[in-house]
Amino acid sequence: MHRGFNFGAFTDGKATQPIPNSVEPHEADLATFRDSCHKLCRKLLLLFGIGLAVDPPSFFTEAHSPDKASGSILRFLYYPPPNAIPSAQEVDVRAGAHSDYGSVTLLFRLKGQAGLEILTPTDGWAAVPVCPPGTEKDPLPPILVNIGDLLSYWTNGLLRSTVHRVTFASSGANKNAAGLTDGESTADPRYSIVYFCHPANDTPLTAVPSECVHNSRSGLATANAGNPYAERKVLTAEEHLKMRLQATYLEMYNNDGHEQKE
Ligand SMILES: O=C(O)CCC(=O)C(=O)O
Ligand SMILES: [Fe+2]
Repeated sequence: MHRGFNFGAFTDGKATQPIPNSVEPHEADLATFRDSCHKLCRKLLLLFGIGLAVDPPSFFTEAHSPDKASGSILRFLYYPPPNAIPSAQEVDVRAGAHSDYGSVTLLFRLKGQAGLEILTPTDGWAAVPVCPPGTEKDPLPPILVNIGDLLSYWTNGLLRSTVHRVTFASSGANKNAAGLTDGESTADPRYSIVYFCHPANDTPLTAVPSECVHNSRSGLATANAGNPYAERKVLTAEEHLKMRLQATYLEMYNNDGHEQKE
């Protein structure tokens, strides 16, 4: 239902993997963009550290050194228009329900391109407009930030990962009669860019030095209900990612490849 290209680490403005010819002229820009994304994530992680009264507040930021190997990925996504998919139905899903694996995700969308939905606490789907009320006149839409499973796990469920999906159109909250947010459409191809930020691979996911996080331990069972990947099971960031990837590939195999995960 969609195609994507993942960019891993860049060194000195060069990708450390083969990249398509068409993007080669933009290699240095991509490296700069990936760096900017990582920097922004580290700033957000500092704010989370402050907000959760972590001591030191830079606890999460320090775990995301840009100089160390990590599972961080920059992904370019293309979703074909419905008329390119003979079987596409109104309620068809362009990307299956999932939560992201890492600590924080940055999502860049284009104005007018509908589709993203979030699972609500009452198990319904709500549209996530590209331009939320008040931002319609901004030259560029805001960057959407998702909490990932790793950060949910690390904070004992205090910060919760969000389950989301991409559809053509469906009934649900915040939508007009066509099943869309006003001013948005799913008739055209859809393009998005995602930055999945992960801590350095060797980061031990030890107790977060914060009273708030410590005290939320009792709420863990409910906080992570329905999301087995956010449960406390593993030790390092790399192990956490491997566990998710393994589960995904087994699930894809069992589902005959119909479920799309990160
Ligand atoms: O394309 C989008 O809007 C969302 C993509 C996404 O959730 C993902 O790749 O994990
Ligand atoms: Fe996602």
